[in-house]
Formats: sequence, C-alpha cells, structure tokens
Amino acid sequence: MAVSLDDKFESLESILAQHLPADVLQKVNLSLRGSGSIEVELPANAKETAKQLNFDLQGYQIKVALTEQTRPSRLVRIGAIQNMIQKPTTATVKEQRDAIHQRIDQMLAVAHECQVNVVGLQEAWTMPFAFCTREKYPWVEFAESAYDGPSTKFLAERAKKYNMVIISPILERDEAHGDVLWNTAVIISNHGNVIGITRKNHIPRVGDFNESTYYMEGNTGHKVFETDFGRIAVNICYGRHHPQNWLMYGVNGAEIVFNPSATVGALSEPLWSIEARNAAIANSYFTVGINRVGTETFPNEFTSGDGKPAHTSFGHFYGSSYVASPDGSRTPGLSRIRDGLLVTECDLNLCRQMKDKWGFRMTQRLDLYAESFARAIQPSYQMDIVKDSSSTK
Ligand SMILES: NC(=O)NCCC(=O)O
Repeated sequence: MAVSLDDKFESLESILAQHLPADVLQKVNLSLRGSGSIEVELPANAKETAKQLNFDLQGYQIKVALTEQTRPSRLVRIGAIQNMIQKPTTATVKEQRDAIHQRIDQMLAVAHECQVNVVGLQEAWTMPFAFCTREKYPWVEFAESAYDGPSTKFLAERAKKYNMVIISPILERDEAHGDVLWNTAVIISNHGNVIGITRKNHIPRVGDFNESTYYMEGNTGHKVFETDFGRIAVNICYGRHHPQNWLMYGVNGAEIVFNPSATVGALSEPLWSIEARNAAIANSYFTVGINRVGTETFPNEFTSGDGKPAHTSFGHFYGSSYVASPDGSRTPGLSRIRDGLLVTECDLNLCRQMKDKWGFRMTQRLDLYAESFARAIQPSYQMDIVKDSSSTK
C-alpha cells in the first residue's frame, strides 16, 4: 500500500502511544524528545472549551532551568496557535478573514485561561496560502497595513485585554512605499501597541511555494523586540532552512524565536522536527515552530512545473507545532490534522545557563566567519579545495 505524507493521521506521538507499551513508550519519548518537558495540567474549563470547539490543547513545562542566587526566575508561558482556514476559498475576502478572526478569537480566550503571556500565530494566518496559484486577485486583497489593518486592530484589542504579547504574521500592504507587499510579522505588545514589524528574509522558490511572485526578500534585518515577557524575534517559514538567519537573531539577543510557517508534508515534514530544534541548541534560545494545518483547495487549477497534471490543492499542511528548548529538549507536537493551541511554560534564564554550560556563543568565532564570508562573496573567489597531487582526476 502506498503511503503519503498527505495522509491524514493524527500525529507521530499518537501512533507511538497507540502501539508501544507504557514502559517502552517512556524510553522512546526520552530518547526522541529529551527529559526537559513534562506535561502540565491546564484549567478544566479550557480543556472543555477546546473539546467543544474541536481543537487540540496541550500544555507542557520545560523544567530544566536552575534556580540562580542572583537572578529571579523569568517564567513565561508561550502559546502557539495553528489553524485551518474556516471558509471555502470561493467565499469573499471579508467572509474568509472574518471567519478566521472568529476562530482565533475563541482560541485566544482559551490561551488567556491557560495564562499564556506570549502567543504566536501561523504564517499569513488571515488567509488561505494562495501563493501556489500564481494568481494575484483576489488573494492580494488579503494584504493589509501592519499598523492599522483590520487584523492588527482585532489583535491589539485582545492583546491589551488579555495582557498578552501577540505575534501576527500577515501579508502586509505597505501603502507608504508604493503599495508594495511584504510577508511580515507584526509584534503587538501586551499593552496593545505595535512594537514593530519584521519581514521574511528568505523567500522560497521550491515546489508550489511561488511566493516570489508576490513579495520580495525582507528589508528589516534581524530585529529583536524587547517585551514584558522576554526578547522576541521572528524567523518566518522558509528562513528556518538558513542557519545564518537563526544565528543573527541570537547575535541580537533573542530569547524566544518564533517560526510561523506554512509547509506541506510531501516537501518538508521530515525536516520540520529538526530545524527549529537545532536552532534552539545552536543559539541558546527557545524556538517555537508553528505550522498551518489542513488541506486548502482553490477555484482554478494550477500546475507545479513538474510535468504532472494540473490540480487545485497544495497538499496537506501538517500542523505539528512545537517548542524546542536551548538544552535540546522539545515538547511533543500538536495534531497534524486539527487546529491546536500549545502552551509551554519556560524559564528564560535557561538561555544564559545553556550559554554558560556549552559555550556555543563564546566559541562561535564570528570574526572567522565574517572574514570568510567577506572573501566568499568576491567575484574573484576560488573555493578552498585541496587536491591530492597524485590523483589523475
Ligand atoms: N511558506 C514557506 O516559506 N514555505 C516554504 C516551504 C518550506 O520552507 O517548508
């Protein structure tokens, strides 16, 4: 029987739990995820609401930070929300966006009940991921101002009400600069202000991710936002394949880096659990991988440039959002097929503690690489390959 990552199974975790005896499962989980995260009890009311509204709600604590003598703990509850589109892609732009707002409204209320301090949404959360179509309209009509567009206004109100920092990745319309479009994350403070924006640095040119048709590589560098709940950065989707992108957020002092994404099983699922986790280890910060969920179908057929027949669906967005800790451990992932809210409590002091333990920052040799990169971009650069003088090849 042919198996595909477009198949709708719940999660790797649920398969393991279903098939392994409890004592074996414990060993497997320890080996897969490390000892850092333990399940925490979330409020009964929040669990009941999640059940009624049919979304996956999971809660964990990353428990490995030491109690320091000279610094108080900095406990922060991070929320990660993944969601499907709520209306067919043939509904009007307003109907589609309003329906997603309504769903997120429900999930934010539950996040508040679970005492979440900082919550991240998925890439381009207000719209279907229509960039596969290469059509401009109506999809570009989902673009909005990062500062006073309908989604920022909607979230700013909730951010203030719930005392929660919200990371809102949207398709941005930059009216002040010739109406250009960007793929942007808006950082909204718990006081309801837009602290700033950060734009996607690396634009995919792979599979049906035809995003370069719509927007250019970001021009905001590697900003880190100082919030009441830690220093936060956002590495948007495809940027997770570039270690130097992760590295620069670390150089600028990030403690939590969100990776809002929209990616499909057949392309990237085996990479998903590795990349954000590896970045957390290498850069001594927490990472929050958030992936879109569901299968989206578009009105008109499009081709993938691979000789295969035209189709109307992108493939399955596999959710599986998770949090990785600087000590290398990680939480289980959310569902592959349902909306979800993941709540993870961490002590941000663990970032410095891991720098002290492993010394990755201290041994990073930025000066060496600055010099190597500067040479590598010269037109005259020759690759530094040493050959065997006896070889005839
Ligand atoms: N949205 C986006 O950048 N997707 C690219 C696919 C991937 O990086 O897995």
